[in-house]
Amino acid sequence: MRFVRFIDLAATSAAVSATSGRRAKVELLADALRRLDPAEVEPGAGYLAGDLRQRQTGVGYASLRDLPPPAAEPTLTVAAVDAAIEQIAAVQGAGSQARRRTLLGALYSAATADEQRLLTALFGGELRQGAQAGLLADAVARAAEVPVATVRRALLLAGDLRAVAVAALAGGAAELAGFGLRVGRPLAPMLAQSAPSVDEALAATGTPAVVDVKLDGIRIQVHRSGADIAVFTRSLDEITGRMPEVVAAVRALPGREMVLDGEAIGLDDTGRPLPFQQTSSTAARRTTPSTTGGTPVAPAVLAAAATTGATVLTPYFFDLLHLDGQDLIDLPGRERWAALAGAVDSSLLVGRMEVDGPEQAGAAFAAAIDAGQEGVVVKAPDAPYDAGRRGAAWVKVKPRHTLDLVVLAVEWGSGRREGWLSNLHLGARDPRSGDFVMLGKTFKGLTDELLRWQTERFLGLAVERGDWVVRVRPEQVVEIAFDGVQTSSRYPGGMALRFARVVRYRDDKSAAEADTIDAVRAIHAGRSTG
Ligand SMILES: Nc1ncnc2c1ncn2[C@@H]1O[C@H](COP(=O)(O)OP(=O)(O)OP(=O)(O)O)[C@@H](O)[C@H]1O
Repeated sequence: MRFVRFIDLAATSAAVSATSGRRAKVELLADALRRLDPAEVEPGAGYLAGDLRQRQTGVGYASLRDLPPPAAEPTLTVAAVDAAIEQIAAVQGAGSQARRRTLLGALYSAATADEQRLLTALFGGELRQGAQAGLLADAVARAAEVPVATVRRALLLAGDLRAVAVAALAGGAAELAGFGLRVGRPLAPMLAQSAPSVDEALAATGTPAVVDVKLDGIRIQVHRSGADIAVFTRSLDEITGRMPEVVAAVRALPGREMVLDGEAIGLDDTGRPLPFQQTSSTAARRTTPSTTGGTPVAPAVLAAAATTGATVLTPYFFDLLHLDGQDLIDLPGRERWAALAGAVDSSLLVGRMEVDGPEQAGAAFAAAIDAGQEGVVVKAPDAPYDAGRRGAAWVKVKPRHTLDLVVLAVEWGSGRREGWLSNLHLGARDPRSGDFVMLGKTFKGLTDELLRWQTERFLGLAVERGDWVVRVRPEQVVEIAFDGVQTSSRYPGGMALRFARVVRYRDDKSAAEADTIDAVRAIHAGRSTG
């Protein structure tokens, strides 16, 4: 064995930061990878990606202060650094802080100034960025002489760059091909594109298609291996301890090994979905430490929830990625669904309809919205599970919210819109007082023609002509599209529209027919689709 000096990795790391071209960076990293002894690839690839193999070291910023002065000569190998960090991470129990500091002191006193800098960056997580991991994936491909796509696929499945580097450098493409999904280790979930209508979604997926209800809850990837169950989020964080209902539901299934993809959501007494905020705050309030495995926490928390009336989070699954030793991700969606339907109780399946055209798809969309759901996800039935990708095989469609609001004031435009009345102040009617409650402003969606028209119109309605804002009689109704209603302290109603844009002026409606603040509150509470 010929271990690589830690100083060489410190030099590579510094050189990569100082180089601007991506290819040059990849080349530097590939060179460093090639020189690592097989036993050092795991920690070494991690250092190059800015990551420690030991996830928890117990070393915080405070313990990195006032450490010994650097050594004059480099003597550390990558293997020695890894062994020292392993020892530090293993410290436990009484007096652990002092013991950790002693070990840390010994490591730092053996390190040169450059090496100390890299160590501190690694302990502090300063180098841990997606970009760095992306560069290293390319460098692994280069060093191992395998296609980048092969490395990336293994990475999506394994989620662990160090393991992929080890396999690629030891056995090349053949070794990487054996990289299946591993139960217990999360993989990047497949994502959806979005379309403004089901018709456009179908144009992307093709027909026939399936239309899933889109639940506005928390994405869950559930891994079960015997009695061990782990739940991961969309960003691959483990939240097992916060999802006792999900654990209980999956534990009751007959399969031994499985990886399920779905959504957890709170429901009201009638079985309709609760607003997302309620689902997410329910999960956030549960601080139960995450546990992988058969703990009795589930029934206890469930019983407590039942007696206190607290929200229960119900899982619904839409995909099955692994079942009893077989990876399913490369199978067509309809085969994965058939396997899912055979593996879980039908009450745990997301609502799905097969459609052969726009008419059926439109009906499925309307039914989902009627049931209080957020929208639908239209899926191509033959597509594989594209981990980590946002392909055209899944397309989400949400209803467009629109409201007819009243213009309360307009701001003079600047730049290209100088001289035109541009930014509209929008209000909803308060049916009790007859006043209008401001909800936001927008100049989006206004064409030049509309700007001309509205300048004349609002000067005619002006009651107060400021240099900046012109207040108007609240008479002009405008149809506004928006993405949602959020809580806001900026406006008197405590709510603001997200991404408001003008659809058209409604000359056929009077201000008395404009939408009310109650309608806006209902959308805010997630009870209506506007
Ligand atoms: N039946 C379903 N099939 C796939 N995804 C679904 C389904 N129901 C709900 N979802 C959720 O919808 C999400 C995508 O839509 P949404 O716009 O709500 O999420 P986002 O966080 O804005 O975007 P994204 O997750 O696509 O980056 C998925 O990540 C998943 O959590």
